[in-house]
Amino acid sequence: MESEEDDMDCAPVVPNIKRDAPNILITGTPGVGKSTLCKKVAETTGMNWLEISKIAKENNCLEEYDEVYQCPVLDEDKLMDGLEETMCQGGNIVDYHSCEFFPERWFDVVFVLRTDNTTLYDRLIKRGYAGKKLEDNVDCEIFQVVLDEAKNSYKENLIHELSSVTPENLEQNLEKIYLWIQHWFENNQT
Ligand SMILES: Nc1ncnc2c1ncn2[C@@H]1O[C@H](COP(=O)(O)OP(=O)(O)O)[C@@H](O)[C@H]1O
Repeated sequence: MESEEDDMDCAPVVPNIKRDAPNILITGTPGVGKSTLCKKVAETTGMNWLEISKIAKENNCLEEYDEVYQCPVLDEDKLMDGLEETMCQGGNIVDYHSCEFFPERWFDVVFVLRTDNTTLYDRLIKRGYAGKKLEDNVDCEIFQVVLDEAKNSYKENLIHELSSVTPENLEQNLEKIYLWIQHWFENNQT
């Protein structure tokens, strides 16, 4: 739940000022196709692609290394503070495999990419995942952990689940996102 104080961070001094462009969150289990999709959206629209894992690494926002899950643990507060100004400006497409710690007010829409487990398994094997890391990520997708996380963190009407199995899906998803962006600008003209 957001605190009142948290709510004020991005709140304009003059009420009802809106962002000039929307902020989009693309989330889903590792390997579902977030980077592939974000890269294309950024190239086509000029939106600012924020790869959270990369940004965290470049800005020393990683704490210790989780040996069990074989991944670094994020210093979420430091990362959020560093991104606040950029997010307040709008026009960002945020790419991360988790979504519950971002401030809800940052996003105008949330797309959760989904695959079937065989597809995800093959993609993660190709990426070199093995053992518990492989198993846990496939389980994460089977049990729709990221989708549930999104549903618990954002208003239901902001969340769109997108199938990301085939190249045709990619094209369809891009179309949906472009249409959504177009509608946002039509509805938010100053
Ligand atoms: N819609 C799709 N159809 C087929 N392959 C895809 C699709 N989206 C992504 N891929 C492939 O799946 C792999 C993982 O995609 P990636 O974008 O790196 O996932 P993520 O960023 O979610 O970890 C890559 O090899 C990519 O080419």
